Amino acid sequence: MDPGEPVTSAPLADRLRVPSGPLFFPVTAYGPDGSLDLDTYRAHVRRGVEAGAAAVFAACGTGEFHALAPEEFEACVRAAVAETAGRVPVVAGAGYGTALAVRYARLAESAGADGLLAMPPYLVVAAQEGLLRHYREVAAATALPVIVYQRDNAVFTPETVVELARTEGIIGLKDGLGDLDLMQRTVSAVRTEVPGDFLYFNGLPTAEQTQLAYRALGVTLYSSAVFCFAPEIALAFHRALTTGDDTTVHRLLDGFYRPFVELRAQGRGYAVSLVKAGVRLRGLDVGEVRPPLHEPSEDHVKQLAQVIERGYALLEEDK
Ligand SMILES: O=C([O-])C(=O)C[C@H](O)[C@@H](O)C(=O)[O-]
Repeated sequence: MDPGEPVTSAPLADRLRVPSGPLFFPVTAYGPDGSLDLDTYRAHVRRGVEAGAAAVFAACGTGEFHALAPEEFEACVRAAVAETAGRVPVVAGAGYGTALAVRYARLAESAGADGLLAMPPYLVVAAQEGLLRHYREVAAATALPVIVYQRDNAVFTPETVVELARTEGIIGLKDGLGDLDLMQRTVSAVRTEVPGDFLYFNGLPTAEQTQLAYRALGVTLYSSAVFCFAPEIALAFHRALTTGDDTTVHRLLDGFYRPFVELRAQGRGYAVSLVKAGVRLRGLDVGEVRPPLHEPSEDHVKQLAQVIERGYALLEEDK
């Protein structure tokens, strides 16, 4: 992004509705001793914004929200806000039980974030009534707009999403579940019951892989972790998708995203640790993932390097 580009204070939903580039979910950088490395984190965020990210989702799933102490979380959000300097919005993760989610929301607010991605509540599998109450209490406790993240133990009926969409401060749903029938019924129910501009995000791991299907349901927004280590590929995909260039979309899906997703399926937690390995391979030492995640095997990192190389070769073919 051009540093001279104007800063906007438009509401978050307006800034996200038709993004000019991928939604960037940066990894969190640690030094060799495992402590937070804010300088490297800032460099990672800076490179992403300069490469054309339309928003920064700091300390979310890819950013190891689960592994950060509250003060580290606040420092990351503050660093992302400073690096973006208003050019693109910063959305911060918030999670655990209601009391802690509210605390994270307030930390994010004081650090200058523009919005929140509300993670599933910690540990318990709750009924719809309790889930609804949890997200309503989080939204009521902050002035920041909230995007609710559906995955794992936070799966909503269409009726619950209708209630979420009616809740002051809740602006969207990010889906990390991948149940297309449920998603279609959800989009349809909200369209019927709460006419307006509720936002939907495809938030599956490596969301580009499923974005053609999600787009057909009316879900035009998607998150990108690939943007962390291969911004040019993620941008080319985003551009091809928004301009209807199906040839490029298919070429990138077949030659890059499918092999990447197949490699990602080789290890638990690779949706994060392989992305982090990718950032290191591309020259920025963001350190290793924190437990309980683990590093990909040497062989998998070698294969990742080949997948990245092939992906970049596809971009050359396009020229
Ligand atoms: O919270 C997160 O970091 C995500 O779930 C987003 C990721 O970007 C995911 O969609 C991906 O792997 O592309």
